[in-house]
Amino acid sequence: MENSYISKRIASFGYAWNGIVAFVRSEPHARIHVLATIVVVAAACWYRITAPEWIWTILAIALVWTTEMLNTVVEKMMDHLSPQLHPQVKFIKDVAAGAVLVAAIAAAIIGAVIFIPHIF
Ligand SMILES: Nc1ncnc2c1ncn2[C@@H]1O[C@H](COP(=O)(O)OP(=O)(O)OP(=O)(O)O)[C@@H](O)[C@H]1O
Repeated sequence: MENSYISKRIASFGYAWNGIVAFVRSEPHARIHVLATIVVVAAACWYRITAPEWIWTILAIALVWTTEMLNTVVEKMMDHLSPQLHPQVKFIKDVAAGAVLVAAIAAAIIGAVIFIPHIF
């Protein structure tokens, strides 16, 4: 019984990983996030940022990825459930997109606070 619990958890991890791969393959802006993540992590290594700075950097990257992925889920879900135009769908999609904007602005501010002192 314990074995089947562990194998189910491993399978769930695999499905979640497949979700990340599907997101990157299907969404062009996800590939921009991959590039941005590589650039930020490379800069963090180059400037040897401190442990607390790493924590904020990783949280900012994760925040943007998470909101972008959930926004994609909302868009796909609404297109599937309600392909026709509807004001409520517009509201749902625009609020989800707004969440991405909030995360992106927060990440940009965190990045500026951390990296500007290292660069200059
Ligand atoms: N089914 C719908 N009913 C009403 N408004 C919609 C519907 N689908 C999209 N919209 C609205 O039309 C506008 C553009 O939608 P669209 O999905 O193209 O946004 P987008 O963010 O540019 O998409 P993508 O991220 O796929 O490029 C948004 O304001 C969105 O809320």
